[in-house]
Amino acid sequence: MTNPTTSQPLLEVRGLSKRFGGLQAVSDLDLHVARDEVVGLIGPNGAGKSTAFNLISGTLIPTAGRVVLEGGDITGMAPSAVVRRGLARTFQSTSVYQSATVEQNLLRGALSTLPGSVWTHAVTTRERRAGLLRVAREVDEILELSGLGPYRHVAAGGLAYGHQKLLGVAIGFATRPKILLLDEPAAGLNGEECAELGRLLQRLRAHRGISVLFVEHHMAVVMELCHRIYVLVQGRKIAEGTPREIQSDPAVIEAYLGAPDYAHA
Ligand SMILES: Nc1ncnc2c1ncn2[C@@H]1O[C@H](COP(=O)(O)OP(=O)(O)OP(=O)(O)O)[C@@H](O)[C@H]1O
Repeated sequence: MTNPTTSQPLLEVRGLSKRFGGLQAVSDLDLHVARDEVVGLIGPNGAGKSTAFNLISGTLIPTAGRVVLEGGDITGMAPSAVVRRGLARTFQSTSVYQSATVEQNLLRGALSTLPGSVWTHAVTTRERRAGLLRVAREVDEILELSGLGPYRHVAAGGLAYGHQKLLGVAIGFATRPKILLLDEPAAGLNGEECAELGRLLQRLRAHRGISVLFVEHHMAVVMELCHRIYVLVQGRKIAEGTPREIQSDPAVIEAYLGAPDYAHA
């Protein structure tokens, strides 16, 4: 992937911590993502990666620390408010509405870009129509970009698993994010589906220059797509660097990449 155009952080996480009872799930985490940058967050099971995502996206309130998006503090904001600020996320399991069609699922994401006032008398019928028309165009564009166009009227639950995962990414993209957080987008995908996911992320970034932060166990995908990688172990960051640096870091090899259950290369 080409390098991001600027090093000005879009997302900055400072001293982020989360304690569940006696368990320190995330400990004093600092990370940043620049505009147009693709960053990976990796580590063994239970390292705190999903918890970090939940803290950043507003699903969980941190015990300590700050999350700053474009210079504005979004720590502890409700997920819907965080989405409106430009940070969207997907979940480990596919988070599509199974009985809704592909188009309806995308509309769900795209409608969140309209101000709440669009449904009230504060806006004119003409303004409301214009907003809804823009949303419909957006959905058409994403159907085209994601390659899901032929499945527009298919119930999401009827899609192959790989397509459901792509739809999850596309729903996140439909919220017009500045940064998209993807939780294990390649989990359960075969080689060709992983390649398709990579191509989709390339297209989305080329189209609108968004940043991506993703958690992934599939190392081939991580090493190919990321500009930089952070490694978490037991809630603590143990390394950060380029894919090449991470792959040859002795601490990372010992704690994760060289572990016996590591079988994702
Ligand atoms: N809501 C919760 N209540 C209590 N403990 C939790 C909660 N959520 C996560 N944990 C614990 O926090 C630790 C970090 O979990 P987390 O799911 O963030 O790890 P992870 O790196 O995403 O793991 P995986 O790769 O398996 O998804 C684990 O020990 C987990 O059991």
